[in-house]
Amino acid sequence: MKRICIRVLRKKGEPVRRALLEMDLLDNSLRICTDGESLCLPLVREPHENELWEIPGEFELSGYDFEPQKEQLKLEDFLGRVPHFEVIGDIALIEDDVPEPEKVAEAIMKVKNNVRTVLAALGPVEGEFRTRRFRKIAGEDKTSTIHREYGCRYYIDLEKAYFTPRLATERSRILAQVREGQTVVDMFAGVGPYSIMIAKKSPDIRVIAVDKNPDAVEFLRRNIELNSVSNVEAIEGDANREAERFSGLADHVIMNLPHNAHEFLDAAMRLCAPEAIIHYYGITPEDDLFGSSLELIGQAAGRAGRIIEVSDTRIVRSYAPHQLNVCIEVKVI
Ligand SMILES: C[S@@+](CC[C@H](N)C(=O)[O-])C[C@H]1O[C@@H](n2cnc3c(N)ncnc32)[C@H](O)[C@@H]1O
Repeated sequence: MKRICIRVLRKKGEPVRRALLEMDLLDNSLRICTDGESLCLPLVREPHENELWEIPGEFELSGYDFEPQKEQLKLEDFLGRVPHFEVIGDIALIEDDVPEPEKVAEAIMKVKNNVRTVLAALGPVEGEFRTRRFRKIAGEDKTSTIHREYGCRYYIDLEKAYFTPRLATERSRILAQVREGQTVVDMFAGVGPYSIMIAKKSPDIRVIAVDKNPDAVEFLRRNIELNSVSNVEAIEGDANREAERFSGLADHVIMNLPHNAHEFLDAAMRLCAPEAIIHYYGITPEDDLFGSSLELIGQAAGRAGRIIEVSDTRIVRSYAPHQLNVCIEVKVI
């Protein structure tokens, strides 16, 4: 099976293999091969530019025709089905209503070499700080970990602050729109996944990251250090109030508080420099994906004496039956 791979000198292969495993980039369904002096490590996808910096030593990206693994352990072999779960750092999350959670957890730990803990969510994300409670099903008793995403690392405590890996692609899409010299205000920054990834793109980008949850901001500050970025200002506070200080400065305003973002639209408008882009996230019903939200954004623009041009509307992911997580992007003139 032809696949993109990392080619590295055999004697330098092990640290590279470990790094790829941690980044969830190594394709475990294929056999690692030797080709002369080199080791070819199969990848699940093309690495992001930031991820390439995380791979130690010298290597090259190339292609190779791989053999499948002979005796690859699969969840189906243990369970007869593939349960829904996600992995954050070395923690796997399953839903609390999964049948036979202990059996599922045991199977995940056997198949996923990097998982040390399996937690079940005790309910949905809730409250002002958008946090969840968990119970441990298997492994170490912990809710904190370090998660890697597109070459950045994040300290996270899943019970203390919001984080989801499901927005990784979305974050990289916003990243592509930010240019050197611009200022970004991340109004609901959490532990910093948008802010830090954007800041890492260039030291000439200024990022102002606000969150009301003191624990999230503590993690955000640790993550700024962990990723060695010096162009993120971490601010603990209410986004409506903090926006006053940065009037007219932002070229991009990120509003990732999907249930309540509309309550912060006047502040977002105040933040906007001419031609700034607001990236507005909402949870909307499938029969009114963008219309009502666009009306609210338009009304806020009117109150601020501004005009908007819609640059993009898209579905980010499904959220609940008949409800979708959407992103609306408008240019504020
Ligand atoms: C859905 S989370 C998004 C976090 C982050 N952007 C991410 O993608 O992981 C929303 C965040 O908004 C924060 N928040 C809620 N109300 C706020 C407010 N009035 N001002 C600033 N932050 C707020 C919460 O603490 C939470 O961290």
